[in-house]
Amino acid sequence: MTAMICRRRVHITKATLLQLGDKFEVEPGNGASREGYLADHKIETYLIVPPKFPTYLQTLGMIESNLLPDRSTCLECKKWWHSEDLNPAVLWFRNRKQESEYRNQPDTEFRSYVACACLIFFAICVMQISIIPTSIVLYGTISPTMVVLLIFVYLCWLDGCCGPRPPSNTPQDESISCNPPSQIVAASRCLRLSIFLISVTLISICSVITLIDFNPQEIPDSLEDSVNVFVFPTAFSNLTENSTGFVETETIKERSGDSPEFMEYVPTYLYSSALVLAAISVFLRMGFLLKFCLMVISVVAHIVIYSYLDFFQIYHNTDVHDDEFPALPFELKTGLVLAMVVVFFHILDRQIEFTSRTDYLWKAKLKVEQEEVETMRGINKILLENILPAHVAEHFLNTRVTTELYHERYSCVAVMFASIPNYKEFYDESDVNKQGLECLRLLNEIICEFDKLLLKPKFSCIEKIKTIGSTYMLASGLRPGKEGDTNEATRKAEHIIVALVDFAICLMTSLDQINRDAFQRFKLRVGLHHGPVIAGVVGAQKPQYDIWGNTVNVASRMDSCGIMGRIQVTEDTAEILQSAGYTCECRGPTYVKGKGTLTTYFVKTVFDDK
Ligand SMILES: Nc1ncnc2c1ncn2[C@@H]1O[C@H](COP(=O)(O)OP(=O)(O)OP(=O)(O)O)[C@@H](O)[C@H]1O
Repeated sequence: MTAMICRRRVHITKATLLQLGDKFEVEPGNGASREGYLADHKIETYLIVPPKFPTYLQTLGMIESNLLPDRSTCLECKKWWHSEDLNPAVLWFRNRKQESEYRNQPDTEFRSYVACACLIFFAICVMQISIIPTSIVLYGTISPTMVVLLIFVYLCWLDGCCGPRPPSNTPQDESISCNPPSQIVAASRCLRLSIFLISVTLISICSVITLIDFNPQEIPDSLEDSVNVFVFPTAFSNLTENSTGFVETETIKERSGDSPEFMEYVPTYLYSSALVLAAISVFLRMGFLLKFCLMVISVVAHIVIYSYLDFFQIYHNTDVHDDEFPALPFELKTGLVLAMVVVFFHILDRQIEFTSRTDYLWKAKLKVEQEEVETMRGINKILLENILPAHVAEHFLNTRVTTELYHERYSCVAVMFASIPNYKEFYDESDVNKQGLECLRLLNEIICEFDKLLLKPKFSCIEKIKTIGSTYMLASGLRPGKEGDTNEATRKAEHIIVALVDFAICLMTSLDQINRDAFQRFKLRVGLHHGPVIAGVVGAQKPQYDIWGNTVNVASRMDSCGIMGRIQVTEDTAEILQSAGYTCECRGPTYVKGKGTLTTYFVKTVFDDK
């Protein structure tokens, strides 16, 4: 089995797999196809699938994505009687501020409700005009109502500006000065409420207004002799009733032929009453309690009007409509039917309001959670940017789990090692120094001062790689993307090298100041070189962004074989610095470990003579 081991995989027999149970994920090893012994003995083999451990950075991304609220649980259907946020009876938010915010939020769908109400009114009009004898009252009421409703519909749907625009200078002014009526209506709770109340009141009145207009001339001639009923509001006193209180319908039928024409008017009014309830209900975002009250008022008003009109009684007392409960009074039966319609719409309204309110609640909660996630994301980003360059941090925050090694290739990066060789002499683990703690404190101060310099905008192209003991390692030009043409590359090389040399001079100035404050004589020895490097992030725990390649090795050697207080560079780097106006003093052939003898240069600085 050992001979058969596949690269980085554990090859096991079936017997071993049975011992292991289901602790590991395996896949067929097909050992018999490669090894005769296994084939001869018919030994089944398996390969253990290596577990994939997400790295620290990938875990960070996972944590962040998990911070987002689980939408499935968020949208889980809760029952209104269990809701902690809503009053179960009236469905108002327990939090007053939330309630007022909910009520005052704009209703962009209001225009549709007005249009629906207008359509329902249109249906009532068509029904009444085609069935009920037309009169001046009918046209005199439905025409202005229709006009009013159409004006409402027009205003609610008008998206453009109306009227002359006041002069405005900026686009922002323009949006402020010109609010289309539809937006004004959608945004104003008072306007919406007024339009709703006016619309449903007019529709409700129009559906029964024609009843005041009945006169004897409209009664079929055949009934006029015996039924003295249609002189509103005269009671239907002259009707002959039998012992059960029912009109001898035979008499009516005999005199009027088949069912008299006015019999068709009654269902028309009842349907109109039901349609009024529908018109109230279509305003979905109006409070369900207000709608319920309006529906009850409308039904009661209509039934009271119907009960005062004798021709409804005649309709009821005849058997032309196949009444199954003739003993029940007309008002009660009509009331029950309309009450059922009211209950139906009320249940629907209540459910719609509950859904709308919970929807609002979830959106508000989601917003808070999203803000928290944003804050966490910001903190994560700051933390990550402290250990990785900004673009690498961005990469790990934005990409999903991947086991791929993160790496970048650059053709021109300037690398610098700046060490304090005499720090070793200063470091002492004596009691005076609290076993080296005081020395470490000073080193920390020095490194912190160096780090502060990196915040300067002119050094934004410089990336601190790490500190190795008292050596500060930096690189400039580690920005993915544009490598550009030759001219661009030369300019970039000059820019990144000059930035590092300037930074080295700043480090020396800063160390000089620390020396004065701490009465020390630390000196910086700097080595610099430029060329191609590979950058990448290594490690699952405490990941580190680092750079590798000959350029890094040479830069390190420039430091290690350099002189305290001087910046040593290679010939190539010196050429670029000289073309940029820096003075470089040739050190001559210098032995560099692992690289042989190289001609190196010292960059002239004000610290050379100190
Ligand atoms: N990414 C890096 N971070 C820190 N130091 C580096 C890095 N890459 C190279 N170096 C340093 O550059 C120097 C030159 O490396 P090179 O591989 O040429 O020599 P070496 O023989 O491996 O190292 P040494 O002789 O110093 O032990 C080494 O001292 C090494 O520590």
